[in-house]
Amino acid sequence: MKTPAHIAVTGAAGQISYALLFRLIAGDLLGDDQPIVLHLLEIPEAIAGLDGVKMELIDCAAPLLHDVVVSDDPYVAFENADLAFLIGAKPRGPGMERRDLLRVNADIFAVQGRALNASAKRTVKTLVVGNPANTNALIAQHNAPELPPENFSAMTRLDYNRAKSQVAMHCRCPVSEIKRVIIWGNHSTTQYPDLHHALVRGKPALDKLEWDWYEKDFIPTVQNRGAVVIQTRGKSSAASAANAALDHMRDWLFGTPAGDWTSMTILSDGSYGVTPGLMFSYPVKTENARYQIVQNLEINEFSRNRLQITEAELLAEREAVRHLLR
Ligand SMILES: NC(=O)C1=CN([C@@H]2O[C@H](COP(=O)(O)OP(=O)(O)OC[C@H]3O[C@@H](n4cnc5c(N)ncnc54)[C@H](O)[C@@H]3O)[C@@H](O)[C@H]2O)C=CC1
Ligand SMILES: O=C([O-])CC(=O)C(=O)O
Repeated sequence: MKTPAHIAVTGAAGQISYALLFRLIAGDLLGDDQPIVLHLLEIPEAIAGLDGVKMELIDCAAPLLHDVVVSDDPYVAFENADLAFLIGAKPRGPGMERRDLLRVNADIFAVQGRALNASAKRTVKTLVVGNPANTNALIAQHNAPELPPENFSAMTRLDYNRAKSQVAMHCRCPVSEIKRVIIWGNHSTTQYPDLHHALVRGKPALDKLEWDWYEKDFIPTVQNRGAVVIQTRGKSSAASAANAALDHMRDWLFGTPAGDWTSMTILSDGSYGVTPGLMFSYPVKTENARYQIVQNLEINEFSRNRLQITEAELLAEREAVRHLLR
């Protein structure tokens, strides 16, 4: 029997967590021989609801679930955590941009960064989902100076999955035939979904697609998908976000498939001329639970302009939270 993995989830009574927790205990992330202890964090007002979620988790009689810790104290919830999903934050409503959430949500990630620094395993891998995800991840990382900076990330995997599916639908082929899609930059409307290096059935995607569709349909569709889901469903994406969080962590831990890559928001090391120290979405390959930015991709003027737009937005977000950065 393996030693249990300790998985912390914040905002554990919220809608994304409700779609995530039951998949975690079914083995969808770590496999069906890896026991799990869940560490669930909520604000005091939501603890009663979270107790109900805990009852349901227990009622699954899931062989992998060894224990469930519920707390409103991040120092308790993060104790000994191997993995942390930082989901707890206010979602936007119709008409809002994700950056409008910076004022309400930023403090949460300073507090939780400090708690991770104090309580979690030194190897804890952290995925920030709560919006605005890139800058919240930057805040958490700055407040956890004793943890490896490369173990902090934010989620652009949902954008990446959305992009892949749009191309697959347009080309009428299975998603498995779409490779090397890139999401650059911020998880916001300035993100740049890039198909210049993508392959459809092994051939360059842009040879198969009409440029007009790429520029005028595909790019805005991916950039605005979150808002359109909110408009259509009345609530922000939840099951697809939970699914993307699992995909992100699974690829990080177990590696990207041969011949493909994924997109992760990680600390910029200056690659592709992006300001070092920003949380920026890059194409990455992963192996042995480490990522490496895919290097030496040609960036034409069209792409360079879009990289600069999304970088400028992240620089402005960083200025707005300067007081929370160390
Ligand atoms: N990066 C991405 O691709 C995506 C990000 N999101 C973001 O994820 C976040 C969560 O979304 P939902 O689950 O739909 O929202 P929700 O409102 O259903 O759940 C959020 C939960 O977080 C809890 N919470 C608030 N402050 C907390 C704190 N300090 N500590 C612990 N828990 C706290 C709330 O009580 C609530 O239960 C939102 O910010 C949303 O915008 C949503 C979809 C995709
Ligand atoms: O759009 C939102 O506010 C929720 C989100 O991040 C997404 O669905 O990508």
